[in-house]
Amino acid sequence: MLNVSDINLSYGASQALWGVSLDVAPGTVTCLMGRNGVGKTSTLRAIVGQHPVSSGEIRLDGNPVNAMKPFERARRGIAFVPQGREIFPLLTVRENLETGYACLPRAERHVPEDLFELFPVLKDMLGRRGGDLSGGQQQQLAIARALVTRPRVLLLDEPTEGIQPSIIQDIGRVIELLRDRGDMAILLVEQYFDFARDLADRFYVMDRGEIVLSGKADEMDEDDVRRHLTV
Ligand SMILES: Nc1ncnc2c1ncn2[C@@H]1O[C@H](COP(=O)(O)OP(=O)(O)OP(=O)(O)O)[C@@H](O)[C@H]1O
Repeated sequence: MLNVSDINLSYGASQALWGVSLDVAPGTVTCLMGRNGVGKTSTLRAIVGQHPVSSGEIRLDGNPVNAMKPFERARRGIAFVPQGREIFPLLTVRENLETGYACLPRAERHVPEDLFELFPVLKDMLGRRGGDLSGGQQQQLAIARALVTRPRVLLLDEPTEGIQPSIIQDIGRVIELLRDRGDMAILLVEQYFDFARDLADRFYVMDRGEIVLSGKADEMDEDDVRRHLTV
């Protein structure tokens, strides 16, 4: 569904991605792992269009999206849950969810029925300000906001960062449920190895802007992967 092919990306004179290629299929979780600063977030930025690639191609269902602006990619079904959540602290939970409407046609501007089955905690908090939620609740809100756009590709940037263990479990369950529906392709950037291993169908490991290891999760050599995650 999502194919990234040989992309290079630079910040000014500093090249951050070197020939990165990866594929994310529907009904699967693909984990992108690696230490701080190796280029995981830059890869996601390239996919959503927040930063241009200098070469290479990004395709959704076989169609190139390189020339599309971020909102056009969102309209085509690519949703992004950014690192640090980036919810709007002064808007209510309901208003935060409604920001996801921007890329939807008018007839589809409503919160999907099943959203509160995935995130029951948010239902009781619709009138609360985003900034008053705990970190874990904010992370759930950030994922829910992405789901409001009814994505076909969901990109998550370190959703476990700074989150308490019970909510990490809840988030893991939601990712599994979304995967098991079969029609969504999920790309999960993680440094928390155990979380990634439990969810991943495929994995890619980055180092210094390149993919250095990839494969099916059930064939992964844990020690090899861990070696690329420890400092
Ligand atoms: N806006 C920017 N301007 C200049 N350099 C940047 C910018 N964003 C990232 N970089 C650099 O690009 C490289 C890759 O960063 P990136 O954020 O993609 O890594 P990461 O693997 O996501 O790390 P982290 O786990 O810390 O988020 C790093 O050397 C970083 O310093």
